[in-house]
Amino acid sequence: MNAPSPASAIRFQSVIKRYRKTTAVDQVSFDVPSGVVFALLGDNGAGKTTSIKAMLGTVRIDGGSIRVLGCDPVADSVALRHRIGIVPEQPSLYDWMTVDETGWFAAGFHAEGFLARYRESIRRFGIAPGKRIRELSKGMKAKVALSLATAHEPELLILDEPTSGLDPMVRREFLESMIERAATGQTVFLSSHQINEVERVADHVALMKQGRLVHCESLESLKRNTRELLVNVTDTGVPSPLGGDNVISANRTGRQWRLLVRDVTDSQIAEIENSEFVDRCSVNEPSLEEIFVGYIGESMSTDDGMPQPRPQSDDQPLAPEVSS
Ligand SMILES: Nc1ncnc2c1ncn2[C@@H]1O[C@H](COP(=O)(O)OP(=O)(O)OP(=O)(O)O)[C@@H](O)[C@H]1O
Repeated sequence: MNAPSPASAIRFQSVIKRYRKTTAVDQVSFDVPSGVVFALLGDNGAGKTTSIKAMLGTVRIDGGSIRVLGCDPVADSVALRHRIGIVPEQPSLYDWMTVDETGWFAAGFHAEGFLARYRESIRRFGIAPGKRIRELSKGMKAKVALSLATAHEPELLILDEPTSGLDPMVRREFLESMIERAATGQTVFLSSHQINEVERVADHVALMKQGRLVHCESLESLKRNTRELLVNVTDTGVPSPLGGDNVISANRTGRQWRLLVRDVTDSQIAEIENSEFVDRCSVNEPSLEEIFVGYIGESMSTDDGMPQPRPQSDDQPLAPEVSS
């Protein structure tokens, strides 16, 4: 019998993983709530694959703790294998097998019903079951890998860069199927460096940079609470019109300040607009990519991994610092 799913499908607490001199995962903590699509974003080398390997128990961590579906990924790896589906960055399939033989082979490791569900998935993807794996395109192989990862109806599906190298149509198909999965209560954890495409499917997003967790939040709250302020000031010497913890990033081009801010109230915006050094202030909704560029571009790592506001100019802000 499977244990009941805990509220957190995955829990990282101060996880550290070092490879010789490289700290690939550096004090990372996050919770993946059950039943959501959770996207871990970051550039090459950010530590995404290492985090996935750690949650699968295929690398041993050097510090902290990990729970996956309430279990220890190393001690409970066999039990977890039946509750998790994995689509690795480069699926390892036997080239000489046919698509159907691949499913038949994998079915040997799983409970009854696996092969029927695998065949149904392959049929829906429109892949010929008699084709050999070596004859498949990259997109078709990815679909076979997804069919294998889901035919045992796992509670948690983990995908490492699932759309890398796929054409736009297949990428869309793949990501949309993740939303369907989450709608049935399955938890989907995926890593990606494609912020834009993840924006359409993820409920929660986490951002890593050089092993550190820069930010983690539900997409809805991130987008609701973050704003871009474009402030035209009277002179190029006028400092940032806002400072404090609410400023994610501040950049000046000529007489215009571009501020990425959080939790800023209407009265704070009115205060900026009414400043004698401000000509005009407009408020926009930034894209997820713009928000993350703000966090990554301006962030300074601190002990808790959170970014510090760091205006590019050394000038003091015009308006008083904003408290939340
Ligand atoms: N087996 C290993 N031995 C030594 N260093 C490693 C090993 N695996 C990863 N690293 C290093 O750890 C860091 C994180 O790598 P990781 O593969 O986790 O990043 P990633 O975010 O998945 O990158 P990508 O998007 O390129 O797959 C990198 O600096 C990488 O060089």
